[in-house]
Amino acid sequence: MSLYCGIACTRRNLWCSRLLSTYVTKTRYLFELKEDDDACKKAQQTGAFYLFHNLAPLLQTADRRYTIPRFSLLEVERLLHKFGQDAQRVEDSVLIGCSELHEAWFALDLGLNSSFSIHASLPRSEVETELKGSFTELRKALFQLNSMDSSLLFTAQALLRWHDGHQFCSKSGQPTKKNIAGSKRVCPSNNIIYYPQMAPVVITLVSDGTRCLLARQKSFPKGLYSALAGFCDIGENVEEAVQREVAEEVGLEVESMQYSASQHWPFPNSSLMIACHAAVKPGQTEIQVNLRELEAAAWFSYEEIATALSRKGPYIQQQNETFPLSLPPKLAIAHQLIKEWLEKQTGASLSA
Ligand SMILES: NC(=O)C1=CN([C@@H]2O[C@H](COP(=O)(O)OP(=O)(O)OC[C@H]3O[C@@H](n4cnc5c(N)ncnc54)[C@H](O)[C@@H]3O)[C@@H](O)[C@H]2O)C=CC1
Ligand SMILES: [Mg+2]
Repeated sequence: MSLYCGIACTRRNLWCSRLLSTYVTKTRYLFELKEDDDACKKAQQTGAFYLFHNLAPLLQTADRRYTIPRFSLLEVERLLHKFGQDAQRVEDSVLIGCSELHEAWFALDLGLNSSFSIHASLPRSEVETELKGSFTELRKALFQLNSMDSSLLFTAQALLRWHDGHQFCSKSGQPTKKNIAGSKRVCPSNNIIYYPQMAPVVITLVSDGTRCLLARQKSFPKGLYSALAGFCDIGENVEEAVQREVAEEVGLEVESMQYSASQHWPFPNSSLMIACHAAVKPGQTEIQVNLRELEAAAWFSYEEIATALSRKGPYIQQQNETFPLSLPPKLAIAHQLIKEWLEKQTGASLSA
C-alpha cells in the first residue's frame, strides 16, 4: 500500500489519493469476499472464471502469444451440464482477485479428481475442443505470458494445488471443508482452520566485486545457470538463511547482503522467493561445489552475463553439443537479480 502511495506521491498528489482509494476499496472488497460466503457466492454471479485441468490453465493462441479466456458463471454451468455435471462443482472454485470495478475473478479446475470428491474429471481433449483452447503446462507458457497474466495464473495454480493437497485434517483425518473463496479450509470435527501456505526461499546473487556467481542443478535445461536458492530452515531469519545457503552450496562466506525484491513462485510448490544481493570478501572466492545439491557453479564476468542476457530465446542448443550460458526467464526473480547486478556494474539501466 505504501508502495502505491510512494510512487504516486512523487508525481502528483491528486493522482495519489485516487490510486490509493481504488486500491483500498478493491482490497476491502476482496477481504469481504474471503470472510463472507454469501457475498462471495453473489460475486460469482457477475464474476469471471479461469479454467484449469489438472493445474494446467486453459490458454488460447493469437499472434504466437497466449491469451487467457475467461468465462461467466452461466457459461461454466452450461459447460458442466454438457459434460453431465451439475452446477455444484462451481463450489470447487477459488477466488484469485478482482478488477478495479469489483468484477471478482475465480479459478476452477475441471480435471482434479480427488479420492473423496463427488466430481469426476472432465475429459480434457473434449473440453479443449469445446472451448477452442488448450490446457497448457504453466512452465511451458512462461515465455509467452505478460507479467500480470502470469502472476494471476501463478496465484490460481498455487491455490488450486494447495486445496487439492489439503483435503483432510492432519489431526483428525476427517475431510476438511473449504470456504467459498478458498482462502481457508476448516475441519468440522475440531474447527482447526488451515490456511494456504508458501515456503520462504532465499535467492542470492553473490558477487566478488567484479564477477557474479551462478550455479546449475542437474535438472536445469542445458546451459542454464541461476542464482543460488534455498528454503529457509525453521527458526532462521533471511540473513541467516542467505549465509547458510551460500556456505552449504558453494562453500563461501557472505560478508554483506542487501535485500532486492520478492516474488511468489508456484513451482513445484508455492514459495515466497526473497531475493538478495550478497558480497564475499575480495580474495575469498574459491568455490567448493556441494555436489549433492548442485551440478556446477562458477564466477561469470560482466561480458559473459551481458552476452547471455542479450541473447534471444532461452535455450539454444549448438551443433557441437556445447551449450552457451543461458539465464532464467524474465518472469523469474533470478533474472531480475542478474539484471540489477549488471546495471550496478555500469550504473546504467537496462530496458526490460
Ligand atoms: N523464481 C526464481 O527465480 C527461482 C526459483 N527457484 C525456486 O526456489 C526453490 C528452492 O530452490 P532449491 O535450490 O531447490 O532449494 P534448496 O537448495 O533448499 O534444495 C532443495 C532441497 O531442500 C530440502 N527442503 C527443505 N525445505 C523444503 C521445502 N519446504 N520444500 C521442498 N524442499 C525442501 C529438500 O531436501 C530439497 O531437495 C525451488 O522450488 C525453485 O523452483 C530457484 C531458482 C530461481
Ligand atoms: Mg539450492
